[in-house]
Amino acid sequence: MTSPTPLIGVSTSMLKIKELINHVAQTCLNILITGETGVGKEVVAQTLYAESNRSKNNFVKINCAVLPETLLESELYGYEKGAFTGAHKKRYGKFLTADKGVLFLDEIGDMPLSLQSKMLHVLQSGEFSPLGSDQDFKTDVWVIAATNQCLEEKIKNKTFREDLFYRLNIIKIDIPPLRERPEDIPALVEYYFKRYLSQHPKAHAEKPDSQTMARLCSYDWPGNVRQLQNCIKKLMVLNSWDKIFEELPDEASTPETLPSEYTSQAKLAGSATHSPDYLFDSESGNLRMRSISEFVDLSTSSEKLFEDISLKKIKKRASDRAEKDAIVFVLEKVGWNRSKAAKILKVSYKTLLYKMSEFNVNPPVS
Ligand SMILES: Nc1ncnc2c1ncn2[C@@H]1O[C@H](COP(=O)(O)OP(=O)(O)OP(=O)(O)O)[C@@H](O)[C@H]1O
Repeated sequence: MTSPTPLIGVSTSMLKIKELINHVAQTCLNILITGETGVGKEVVAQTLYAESNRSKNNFVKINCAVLPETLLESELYGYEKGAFTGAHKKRYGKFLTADKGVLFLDEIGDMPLSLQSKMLHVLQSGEFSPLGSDQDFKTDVWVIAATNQCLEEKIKNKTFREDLFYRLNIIKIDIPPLRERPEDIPALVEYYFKRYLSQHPKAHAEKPDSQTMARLCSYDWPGNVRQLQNCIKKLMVLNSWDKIFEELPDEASTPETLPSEYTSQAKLAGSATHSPDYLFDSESGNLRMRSISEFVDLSTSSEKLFEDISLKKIKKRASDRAEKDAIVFVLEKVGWNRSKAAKILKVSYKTLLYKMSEFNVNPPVS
């Protein structure tokens, strides 16, 4: 069995979701997860299950959008032998296989009205009868439902029952689209880059540099995390970030909209990104996360990430980086004259030599 995908995310909204998961996982109150396609509704459902005391029992998923009405009903509740043409033997439904575990009702907004009243009855009483049976079965399932549709709108149009909505929606978890939490992008990229690289050890894919990351962070991601994940998968074959950007649909921006530090490379490569101002506002989480990601492995999920973050370590790495950059900058300005550089940097000649060797700074070979 493959291990479940960890819920990656360091944005404020994802941290709030993780906290909520922590609070509700033990309560088994019905949960409705909403959000656009690919935002991670199933990952959130799996995380709830993993953190609950039902994790030893089954996690059973059913997609209400893909099955025709009669099939969906028999999948949910099971049937007796002879219940309908083709029912050659008795079959248990998902409500029984998920007993004491979790039943994940994906795309609940697509459940036909005719099945909604039966669903409401089971949720209220915990009882149901399979098709063709007059026997009632008791079941104890934790129902987690998900949808990318606006159920309130469907209630107005009379295509979704209001009473069922309130039954399912005891706790609501709304996952924002990726474009509203670009701070999560570096962490997701790190995680999937490592994961796919380990599956394609011969790939020559390069980790994104800061310009590439800026472009990734400023793209809209209409397909959300799934689209980002697929890009990284593709990178393992194409081995070129430029090709990935070229293939991104809806190129929204021009390199001119990127901050000057990024424009030269973006101009060369041609940009597939747009960059709303807030992304590069020094107050923004995005910029902050990008700079933290230089010193901390953000691909580790939640608890592990917090264990790994140490101010002392970050301070040392950041100050080493800054010192090295300053030394190289000054040395280049003074034509690699070390006594002049030591004077400008206000350190002794010996200290400068020591630092140059520590940071492996060497004059260019002419
Ligand atoms: N926060 C996250 N951390 C790690 N992986 C994620 C995260 N969010 C989404 N993914 C990955 O993105 C892909 C899509 O996620 P998921 O299937 O959970 O989305 P969804 O919202 O249920 O989509 P849909 O509405 O289309 O069913 C999955 O492969 C999932 O592993």
